[in-house]
Amino acid sequence: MNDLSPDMEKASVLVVDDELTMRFLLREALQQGGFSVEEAANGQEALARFKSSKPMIVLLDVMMPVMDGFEACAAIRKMPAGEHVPILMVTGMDDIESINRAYEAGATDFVTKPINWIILSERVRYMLRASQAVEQLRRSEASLAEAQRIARLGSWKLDARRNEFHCSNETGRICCLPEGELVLRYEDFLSRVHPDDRDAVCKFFNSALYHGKSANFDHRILLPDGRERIVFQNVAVVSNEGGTAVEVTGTIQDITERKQAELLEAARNRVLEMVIGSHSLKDILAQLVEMVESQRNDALCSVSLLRGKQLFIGSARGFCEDFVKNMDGLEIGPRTGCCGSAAYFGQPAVAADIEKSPLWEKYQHLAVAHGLRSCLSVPILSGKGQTFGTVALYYHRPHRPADSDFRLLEMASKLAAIALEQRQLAERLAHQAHHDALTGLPNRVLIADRLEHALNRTMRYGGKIGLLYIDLDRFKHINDSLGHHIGDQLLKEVAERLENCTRKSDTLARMGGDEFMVVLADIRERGDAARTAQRILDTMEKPFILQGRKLHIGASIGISISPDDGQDATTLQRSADIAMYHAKNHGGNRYRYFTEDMNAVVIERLEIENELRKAIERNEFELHYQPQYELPERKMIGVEALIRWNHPEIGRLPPERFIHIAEETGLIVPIGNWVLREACRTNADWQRQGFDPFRVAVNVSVVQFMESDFVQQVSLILEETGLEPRWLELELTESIFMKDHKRVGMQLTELRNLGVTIAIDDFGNGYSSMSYLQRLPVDCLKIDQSFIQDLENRKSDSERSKTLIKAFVNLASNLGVKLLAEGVETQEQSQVLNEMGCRLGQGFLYNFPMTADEIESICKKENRSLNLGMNEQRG
Ligand SMILES: Nc1nc2c(ncn2[C@@H]2O[C@H](COP(=O)(O)O[C@H]3[C@@H](O)[C@H](n4cnc5c(=O)[nH]c(N)nc54)O[C@@H]3COP(=O)(O)O)[C@@H](O)[C@H]2O)c(=O)[nH]1
Repeated sequence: MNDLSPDMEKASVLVVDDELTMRFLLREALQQGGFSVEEAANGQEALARFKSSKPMIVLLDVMMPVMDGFEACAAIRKMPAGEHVPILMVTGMDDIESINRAYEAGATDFVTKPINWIILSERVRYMLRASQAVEQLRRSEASLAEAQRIARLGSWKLDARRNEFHCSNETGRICCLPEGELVLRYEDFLSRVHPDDRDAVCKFFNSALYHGKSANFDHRILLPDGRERIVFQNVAVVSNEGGTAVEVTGTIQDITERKQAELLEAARNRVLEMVIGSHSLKDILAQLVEMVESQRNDALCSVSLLRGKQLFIGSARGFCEDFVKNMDGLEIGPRTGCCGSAAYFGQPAVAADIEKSPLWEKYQHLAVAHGLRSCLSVPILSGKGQTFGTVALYYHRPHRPADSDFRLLEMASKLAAIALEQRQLAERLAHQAHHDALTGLPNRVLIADRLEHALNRTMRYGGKIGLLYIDLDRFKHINDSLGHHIGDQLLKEVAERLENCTRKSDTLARMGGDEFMVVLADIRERGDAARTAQRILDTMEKPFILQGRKLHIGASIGISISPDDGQDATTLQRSADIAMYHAKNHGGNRYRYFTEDMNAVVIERLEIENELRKAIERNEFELHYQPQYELPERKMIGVEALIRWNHPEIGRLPPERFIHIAEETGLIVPIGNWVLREACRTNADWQRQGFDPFRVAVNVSVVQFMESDFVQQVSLILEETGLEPRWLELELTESIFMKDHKRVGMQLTELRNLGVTIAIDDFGNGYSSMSYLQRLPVDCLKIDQSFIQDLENRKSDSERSKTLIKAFVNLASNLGVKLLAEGVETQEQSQVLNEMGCRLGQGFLYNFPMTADEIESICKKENRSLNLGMNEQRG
């Protein structure tokens, strides 16, 4: 009793016997042994008692009226709690037949009469303990089986000698083995292994069997319905004491879901890598289809792309060619199969049975003929909701798609959308990289490529190429004065007109700013290029109407022809550029063919540009000064500083040969500052020598004036040289007033505040508005030389000049500014000017520009200095 568990101490025993004495004796013996006892007089009564009091053990007599022990035993086994209850049959001695029948009826054990009363309790206790142990074992087996089911983990044992493969239930389930058949032949197990993996699996098993090697490996199981499972095998070898392998055992785990998730993740990453790696769209979509099909080996996947209202197959590797041909170009709509419908509504479309689906009305014969019985299609949508196409999954059997099918296709459609958006972006970038944003025309990159191709073709097959370099005349002026908005509009309209002058086979490009280029890919003769150029000039003749304004522009066109003017793109472009430059220099609005001698001009220009860069350092510049006089007394009132360049090899260069190059290259800024400094320094020097002070006028280029620190530079130079500001005059041309009015006005006021005076050079030569004169601080107007020269030309010119000069005299007097005539060459001119009231003059009549020393001589001659004598006396 001591080793009875607490439960067992209260254990109840059902004693079933028809003999009262026997029941009495049994009860006495068992109660003494610590059991509680219930009684029944026959089998039927026993069943009722068993049902109501659930005894822990039954002692069952064999021979009883109403229902004997065998029948009662079998009936108890069928009762809910009776399956495992220990049943001890009480039989007669040597009644072997009864003993056998008792076991067949489900008895646990038997005891023979006459009963040994002393050990009966011990026997019952032993049976209860054994039954409890069995129950525990059964429970733990059940929970192990449950754990195996949850983990999808089965176990097995291979008995090689008997060629038996013992499987746990879960192993059977994983391999889809027939229920209950848990001992099979090794070959039967192998037949479940995917044919492609069978050899490898055999190798692992053999190596375990014959070499005692444990191993882990994955392989596929092919299920009877064609699906695949991926399993993880853990094979262990059990060896005897001598180290010989006696048994191979292992576990098998269904890792299909995890593996597929891993495969899906890897495939997804592969697709994304392909997108980033700019693989072709065709390859990316094929990879996408492969990804979906690797997850559903019993289905087919297709990707279709929407163009307009039609779907075109992007990838569909597993489908029959005939099906693809028929579905390619499918018009989308509500009843045009799953894809047509999904693309039409922008929503997933399902046909669980194509034969019965209204979506497939038009095409079901086609699908069914190719064995396609169910379909799920998901639209490919861009981030902005635009439909790019569809991804579809087809099964060969009627099938309602599972949630996982939707999830898989959603993922595929998102990846496809990324790939398609990426391609759109790449196309947009490629277009932007090759086209001008304003006009939409090809840019210099694209035309260079086209020119290269055209040249390669003519190299191989012969022929001529014409290249037109077009630069608009007066565009800069319009852009600066009317603003960039008008400038942009104008360029767009110019681009349109130019497009109308070229053929489809030609390439027209905007090279930047107001420059365009045309490649005439295949011309018969040089004249063809000229004809196109003339068409362009003609089309520019018509005014452009922008915001109610009539604008006139022209074009300067340079033409080069390959192979004559260059056989490579660089030379040909350079030749056209040079020819354009010549057309512009000859007044614009014309075309020029490139000629060899044009090269010389360009080379000279390049040489000058190179030499200019070194000229300041090498001290090659010099200033000459031309006196300005008060007439008719001819009193010197100032000098104009004029730059000269003494090049050691080329000789002396007049400003007209290099100032425009200096302006174009920006070198005018350091050169202009040098002139300012030198002129101020020299004038201060003259004053220090004691001459009566006079102004030095310095020409300031527009480029230099527009520098943000120009005023500061002037102020610094005055301070540095010690010249009082009132003895410096800055000569600006009227073109300055075409620039940013506000800024020019501010700078002029700042200069005036410094004390510097301002003269307008070349006054009257064409810049329309003179209203600036009233608003801006101007001190002197220098009448343009052409008016003075015209005084002696044909009568009509002379009269016109006189009228204008008279008007300038009145204007200057009204504004209260000085008026100076420049370029006075003859006595007659001087006299006329005097008569008309123009009292200040400058020109060859009085002096040519001269060196500082020569000015000094004049000063001395004029005896301008009161202190001169004193200085000389001092010296
Ligand atoms: N930005 C700068 N421009 C400068 C500078 N120095 C000169 N220049 C400009 O170069 C242009 C040509 O100048 P230049 O060859 O020196 O000619 C000047 C005179 O020699 C010439 N002149 C003077 N009198 C007469 C004459 O009676 N007849 C005649 N045919 N020519 C004459 O005129 C030029 C002076 O012109 P202007 O400046 O308009 O007063 C010229 O545009 C210069 O401005 C410089 O340092 N910086």
